[in-house]
Amino acid sequence: MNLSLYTAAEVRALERRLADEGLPPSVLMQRAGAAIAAQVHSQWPQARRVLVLAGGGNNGGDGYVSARLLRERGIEVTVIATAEAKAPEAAEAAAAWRAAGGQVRRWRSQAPLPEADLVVDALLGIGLARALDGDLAALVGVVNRSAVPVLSVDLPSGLDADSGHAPGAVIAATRTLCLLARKRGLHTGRARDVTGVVAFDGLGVEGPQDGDAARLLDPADLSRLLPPRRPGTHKGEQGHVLVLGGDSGMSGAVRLAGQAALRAGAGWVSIGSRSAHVSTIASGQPELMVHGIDATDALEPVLRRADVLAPGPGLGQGAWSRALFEAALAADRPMVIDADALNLLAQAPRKLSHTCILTPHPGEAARLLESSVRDIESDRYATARALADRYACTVVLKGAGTLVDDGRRVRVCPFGNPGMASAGMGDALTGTIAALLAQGLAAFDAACAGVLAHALAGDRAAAASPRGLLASDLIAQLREVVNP
Ligand SMILES: NC(=O)C1=CN([C@@H]2O[C@H](COP(=O)(O)OP(=O)(O)OC[C@H]3O[C@@H](n4cnc5c(N)ncnc54)[C@H](O)[C@@H]3O)[C@@H](O)[C@H]2O)[C@@H](O)CC1
Ligand SMILES: [K+]
Repeated sequence: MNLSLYTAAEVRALERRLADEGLPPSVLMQRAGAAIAAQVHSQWPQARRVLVLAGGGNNGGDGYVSARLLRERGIEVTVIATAEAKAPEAAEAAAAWRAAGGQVRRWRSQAPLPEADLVVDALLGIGLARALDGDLAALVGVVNRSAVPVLSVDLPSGLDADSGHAPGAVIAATRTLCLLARKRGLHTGRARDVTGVVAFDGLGVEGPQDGDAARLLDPADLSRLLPPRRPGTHKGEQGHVLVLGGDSGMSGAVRLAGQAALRAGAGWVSIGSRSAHVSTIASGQPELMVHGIDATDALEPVLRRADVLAPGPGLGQGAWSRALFEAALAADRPMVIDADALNLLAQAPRKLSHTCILTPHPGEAARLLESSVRDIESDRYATARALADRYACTVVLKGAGTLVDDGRRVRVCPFGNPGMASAGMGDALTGTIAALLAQGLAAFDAACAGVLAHALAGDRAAAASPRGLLASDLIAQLREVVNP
């Protein structure tokens, strides 16, 4: 399966190439209309009245073709147009709809929506040029407030195809049928709230080359990246993770990270924390080796034995925290830098090694780039790349639709659930990625496999009940997931 992701510009280049090779846009539009009609039949077999909302571009053209095909199958179809079909193929499709006896109503704001069992949203696709406003935004509001399910064509109208950001009003779809090539913007940021289920139809076209630049993560990646263990292996081969953090009163974070590292298969897991925490952490999970570190000279022998470091969980930002973090950086091991270690790094930015992984949420990313959460969320792809460039390492940008970027490639995780918006989930991710680094995966692979394993474990743990999901519930599922 081709899981590569494309920008609107890349999709347009593909369309030009196909036209040069003798496959004109009008043929693709017929296929698109047929694919939409087929989705309506398979997903809403009971729908008798369908309302098609058509914009003036080719997204609207796809809508007109589907309207005609649905009507031929006996469905009562109403078309509401928000603009005259201007693009040549769209005008042709609108004319064919009228020639077949179909009518086109113009949208008048304040007018109620006609009764329908389903709305087909063909207002705007990859041609979105600015924020939706005025009458169009009012229509989107009416659709979103109605209880009628919505099938969006290519993209929920108003969503930016490249970034997954919605600069203004945006349709909240029940299902989105992406056409021709997978769009980057469907899988991260605002998109996660508005696409509904994302389906894909390649319109019978072999997509652009299955590029390495941008791709969705897939459960099959875990089997590829985590080979079965050699029967004769020993724990030394599975690596030694050292989690550093847990300033006064914050022992929970290091313990969760350590537990996740154990369940993700590290050979040994050590914790370096305030000595006051040693007995609590050790009694909670006897497999953890816990070291009381109140001054950095106590850290030296512990650091020497570790293969991978994970500074940050509950680390704090005081003098003790800074000393631990600087000692970790100086030890020059593969490492996952998380939580307060990211805040310390933001205070003294520097280039890191390619074996390092940063795991910021949007707030930490904003501090690392001296930017705002709003800017970060307006283009998560650009943010992840800017972080990878600035810090010269692999970056995991957390949030809905987590991204992994190493400055050259980006991967997007389509799994995970809203239950994972709770304390401790980030600590579990840090431990998981550190354990995979310790088992010999390269930084980018460890980050991809760790993000995937964490999301899939979260989905297993949440099942249909995300509210109240705990990081410990997720950690309990990790073992199944990392043995694909
Ligand atoms: N060209 C092709 O080969 C194919 C195109 N397809 C469809 O065509 C779509 C792209 O078509 P277009 O390039 O015509 O673009 P769109 O149909 O997405 O939108 C372009 C139109 O929207 C207007 N517009 C942009 N932003 C607006 C805003 N904020 N408010 C109001 N109007 C706005 C533009 O002025 C233009 O008239 C794809 O998403 C897909 O649905 C598919 O049929 C597959 C094949
Ligand atoms: K649309």
